[in-house]
Amino acid sequence: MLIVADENIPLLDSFFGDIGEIRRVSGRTMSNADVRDADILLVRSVTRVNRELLESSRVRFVGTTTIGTDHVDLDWLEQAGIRFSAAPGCNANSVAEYVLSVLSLHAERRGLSDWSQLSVGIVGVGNVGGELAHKLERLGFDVRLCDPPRADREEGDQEFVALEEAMKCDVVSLHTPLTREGSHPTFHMIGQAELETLGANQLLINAGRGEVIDSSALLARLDQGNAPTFALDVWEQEPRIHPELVDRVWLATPHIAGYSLEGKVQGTEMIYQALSQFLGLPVRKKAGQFLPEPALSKISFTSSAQEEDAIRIALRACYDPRRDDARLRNVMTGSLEERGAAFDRLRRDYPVRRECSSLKIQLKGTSKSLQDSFRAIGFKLKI
Ligand SMILES: NC(=O)c1ccc[n+]([C@@H]2O[C@H](COP(=O)([O-])OP(=O)(O)OC[C@H]3O[C@@H](n4cnc5c(N)ncnc54)[C@H](O)[C@@H]3O)[C@@H](O)[C@H]2O)c1
Ligand SMILES: O=C(O)[C@H](O)[C@H](O)COP(=O)(O)O
Repeated sequence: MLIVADENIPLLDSFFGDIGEIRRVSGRTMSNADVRDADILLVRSVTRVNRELLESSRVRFVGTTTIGTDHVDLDWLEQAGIRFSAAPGCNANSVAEYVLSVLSLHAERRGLSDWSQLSVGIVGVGNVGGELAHKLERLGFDVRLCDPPRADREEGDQEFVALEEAMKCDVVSLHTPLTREGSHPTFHMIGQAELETLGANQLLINAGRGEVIDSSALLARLDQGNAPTFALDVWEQEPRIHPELVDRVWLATPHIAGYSLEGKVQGTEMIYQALSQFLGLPVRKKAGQFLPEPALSKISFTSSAQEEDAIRIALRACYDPRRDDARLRNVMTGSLEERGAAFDRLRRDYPVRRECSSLKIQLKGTSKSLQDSFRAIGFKLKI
């Protein structure tokens, strides 16, 4: 059995080595010729999976080690009788931790002594938005949820607000998929009109898909007085992103919000499980067995620790988006092609980043409220 896989999927040999022969190819340039004789295709978000790629190939199963599926023509795969599997939720916690770290930086920048004073509007309350809401609510933030498709389905007892309401929060965080059809398409959902409603004290975060914000409208908004602050992890036309936008936003990162090691390995594990089920093979491997010891394993705080400082220190010890921001800004030179290649390189060579659950926090004589906050974020505690 031949498995053609994006060369940047981690642990290909460990998970798939005994299922078939693995041919590694570049996900960005993968072509019909690369996959024609394959039985199984494993991709990431950078490969367009459609008729053009797969017609007259032997492929029977396509797996994407990602949450998003907007790069895949799901209708065509179904018509062609090709089984498809994605990795829902695999890196949801990683994205939630990215947002928490951005919030802690934003609160500090605004001189707030208590970050939970910020109200947060979450747009798109699925795996990522839901995980983020859960953490923020436990941390005492005022959270407003916006998810029209879920509101239409009148699910559960959650209360949803309209986009206009969510956009009134101090921070608005976008976690929708990219959709162009249906009752609530997200393509350019945030355009000139929506951007006009945001004021100078507000922060808009996009860690969903770049095309959810109209970049031209965003650039125009940045030209006006009273512009809000922006933290963008995703961009229109990746990898050839707009350098002026990078220059003008507060935090610019190269689509790595979901790039914790745990998130990546879980993505591979979920596709391994789906493929094993498809082939009728036993599931013997688990993501946990491939996670190495973290480089930083423990931090201690004593009773002198100030709550906000302790949270900041621990969060940023795990993940500080300013490092990714600096790396992206450093490579925004040269031609469009050179910048695009550099954007992809930053993602390919991404340093190991561990989630908060990998860090044990030792607390001596600290308050109950600090302990609760650490637990809400996802740290392991040793009291
Ligand atoms: N930056 C990153 O590294 C990164 C990592 C993971 C996922 N993502 C992106 O984030 C998206 C969300 O991930 P998820 O796991 O939460 O997906 P999900 O499918 O679990 O949830 C998406 C939610 O968005 C809602 N939604 C759809 N259209 C909407 C609209 N017009 N307005 C408001 N809500 C709407 C859906 O009803 C759903 O509840 C993914 O599709 C992917 O594109 C990015
Ligand atoms: O959809 C997702 O899961 C994320 O956007 C993911 O982080 C994309 O990563 P990539 O497939 O580009 O490595």
